[in-house]
Amino acid sequence: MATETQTRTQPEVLTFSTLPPFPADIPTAPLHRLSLSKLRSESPESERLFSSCKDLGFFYLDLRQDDEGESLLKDADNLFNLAPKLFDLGRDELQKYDYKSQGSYMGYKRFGSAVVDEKGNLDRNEFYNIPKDDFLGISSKPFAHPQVLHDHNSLITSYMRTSHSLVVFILRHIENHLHLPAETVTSLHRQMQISGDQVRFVKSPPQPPSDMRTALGKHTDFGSITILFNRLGGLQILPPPSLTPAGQEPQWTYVKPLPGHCIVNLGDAMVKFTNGLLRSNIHRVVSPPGEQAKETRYSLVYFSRPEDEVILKRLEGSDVIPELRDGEKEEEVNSKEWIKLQAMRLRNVKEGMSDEDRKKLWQEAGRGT
Ligand SMILES: O=C(O)CCC(=O)C(=O)O
Ligand SMILES: [Fe+2]
Repeated sequence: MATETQTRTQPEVLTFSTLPPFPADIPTAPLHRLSLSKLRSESPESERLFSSCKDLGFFYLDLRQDDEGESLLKDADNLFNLAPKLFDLGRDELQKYDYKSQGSYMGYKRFGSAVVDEKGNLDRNEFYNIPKDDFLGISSKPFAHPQVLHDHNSLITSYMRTSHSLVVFILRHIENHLHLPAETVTSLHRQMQISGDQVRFVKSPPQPPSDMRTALGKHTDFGSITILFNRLGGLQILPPPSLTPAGQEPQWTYVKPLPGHCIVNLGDAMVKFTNGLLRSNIHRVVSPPGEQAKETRYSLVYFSRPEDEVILKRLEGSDVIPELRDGEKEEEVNSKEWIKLQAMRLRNVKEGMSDEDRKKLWQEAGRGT
């Protein structure tokens, strides 16, 4: 009896028990499984982290058996319960929190407002970006956000603080392997300094079986480190040629969500800091596989970015980071401008825009192959 009760009360984040299972018979992406508790003390685990950052730029992190990890799992579980309450406000109400016209990617992005492919098709997701700085109380001009988010202020801030702390922990491992002086990278990511860090809730409803499309177009993340919680499949990565069997073309491959784990991936800022040594891998979201396609898919993301004023260029002081080529000059773009440019590029879809113009948007954003 006792065990039965225990099983039933296991949080969803550890079981995914209410959802149809990820199909057993489809190929899945070769992400390493790392353990947060091992990373705290074991150097081979840290080596594996660094290899993952170079080879694929994606890895699983097992958060169980670690105080901070378990606190993050608990917060993530509660945030998955909050997500439907936020989106239940409805698209018209949420549209009031779309700050695109003010030049910001924070707040709401409505369903079908970004181009996802070379044909000019529109996305099949809506999302809400919650700025770290508004919730930690350091924005000089915070945006208005729905009351339901303010009602869960302590949950959201706890999740932001723990995610940020995990990001700094990962960055410390990376800077160590890069042979950089301590704090070289972490000092560019101080929690209480202004940055584009955000929590994102994404919602993708089930798609008509006869008309399945990409829900979120292929992209690399723009910032430093992304912490992602998935319960349903749908996320896919395009593995690099180095991890693709000889003679085959890289294929879009599902990342299977694992209970008790988050998915960690690196963004473009880490590529710029290391002159291409670390990898920000391309990914997208499609309909969840098999029976899972009938479910509404929510995902929860923490995006970390370098502080607003940081110039995104090769870091000095490492004998591991490759040198620039002879005569090569890097563009001097700061984190704030870079992230904004990347985030807004595909969102310039206007009411009644023609197919041709939407295709052009995709090409101009540099995502056409
Ligand atoms: O929903 C997901 O699994 C991934 C979302 C994502 O890649 C993003 O929002 O940048
Ligand atoms: Fe992403």
